[in-house]
Amino acid sequence: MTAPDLEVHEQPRVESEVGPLRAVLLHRPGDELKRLTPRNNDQLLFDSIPWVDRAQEEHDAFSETLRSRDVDVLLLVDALVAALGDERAHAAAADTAVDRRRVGHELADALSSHLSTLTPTGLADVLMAGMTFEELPAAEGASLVRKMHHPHDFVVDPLPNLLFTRDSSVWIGNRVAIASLAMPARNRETALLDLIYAYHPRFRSAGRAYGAHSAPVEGGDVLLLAPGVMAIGVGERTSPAGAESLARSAFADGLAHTVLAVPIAQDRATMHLDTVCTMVDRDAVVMYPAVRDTLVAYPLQPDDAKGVRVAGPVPFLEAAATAMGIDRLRVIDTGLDPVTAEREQWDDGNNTLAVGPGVVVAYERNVETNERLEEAGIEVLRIRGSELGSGRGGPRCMSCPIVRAQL
Ligand SMILES: NC(=[NH2+])NCCC[C@H](N)C(=O)O
Repeated sequence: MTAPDLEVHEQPRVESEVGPLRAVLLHRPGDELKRLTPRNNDQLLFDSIPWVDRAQEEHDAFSETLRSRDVDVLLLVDALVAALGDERAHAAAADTAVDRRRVGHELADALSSHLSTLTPTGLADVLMAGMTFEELPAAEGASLVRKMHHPHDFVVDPLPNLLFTRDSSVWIGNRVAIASLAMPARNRETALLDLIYAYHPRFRSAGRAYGAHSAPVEGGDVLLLAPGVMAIGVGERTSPAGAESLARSAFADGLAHTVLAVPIAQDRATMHLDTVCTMVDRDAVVMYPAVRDTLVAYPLQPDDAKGVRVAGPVPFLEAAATAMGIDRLRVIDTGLDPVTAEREQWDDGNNTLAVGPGVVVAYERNVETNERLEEAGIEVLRIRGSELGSGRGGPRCMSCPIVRAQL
């Protein structure tokens, strides 16, 4: 099966934010969203309780918009089920779901043997949507742990933030970096991505970037400004150590010549760099006006002794233009009053996904930002996102580009 699969798909490669998008990994939200309650939504990083059917409709429309632009949409659930068809992946996946500290040894063994009997689809369901004590088959482990837990407590936590495929892995050139996610609620996502990239026939020959580093780096902070030039946001989710490790490994693999480490406020509203700035054209970004003049960068470059040279801080826009070899990085001036700008930034108005130079997918609700983008000559493909947005993520967060054509 391997050979035909490799033949029909373009080899993964992403060198920019705006090269024509050919293939993308998305996650259609499923039962994991049904686990959200007013008691756990904060911990699970959602701001409200989404209406699941509507979120799925919105997501289907998002996929359709991309397909209508000739983008090959790979759904995470299909990729995961395919990977779990390999028995080594199945065993490893079951292992990642069992938290011995939480359930103790007796129940852990019982849970492991239960998971080992599941079909790839059944196991994928548990890995994504989690499992409660009530759902654990009655015969499995009659332990104190089972008796004392509430039936609705989780034996395996759900992963509602799988929706945001941007964060858990990122393609840099022809290599994939598995992120190291900062928030406990998202930790286990990387294990699933790791298995997909190791066992899915489409990715088997893909090299890894970042390797086994563990300092926090999330894909929402990584912007491929131009071939060889990366910006990495450093704030709530990516640490200085994470940015430095990723830069070192990108230099070692020849994937970048300059990395800009960009400090961002450690707030929920600006959890990733892509919440305040995304690229909409070869030389243009849409940016939250409040940070436009204050954003700085520490430019990193490899030095001769295999180390990293650190410069700056310098204004971000200047550093970016210099590294990209252009006169100026255009900022599409949303020119909004501060209150509208703040509202639309919160609703991911700056979080656009480019399907090609000058063509972006954006939430329709950010009426004013979208108008300004159009006035600046950008084509805006609007999607609904009232439910999808309840997890605080827009089109860029919900997509992990796998193939972009060269600019
Ligand atoms: N690239 C992004 N901006 N992702 C948004 C992720 C949102 C998600 N609820 C989280 O808090 O992790």
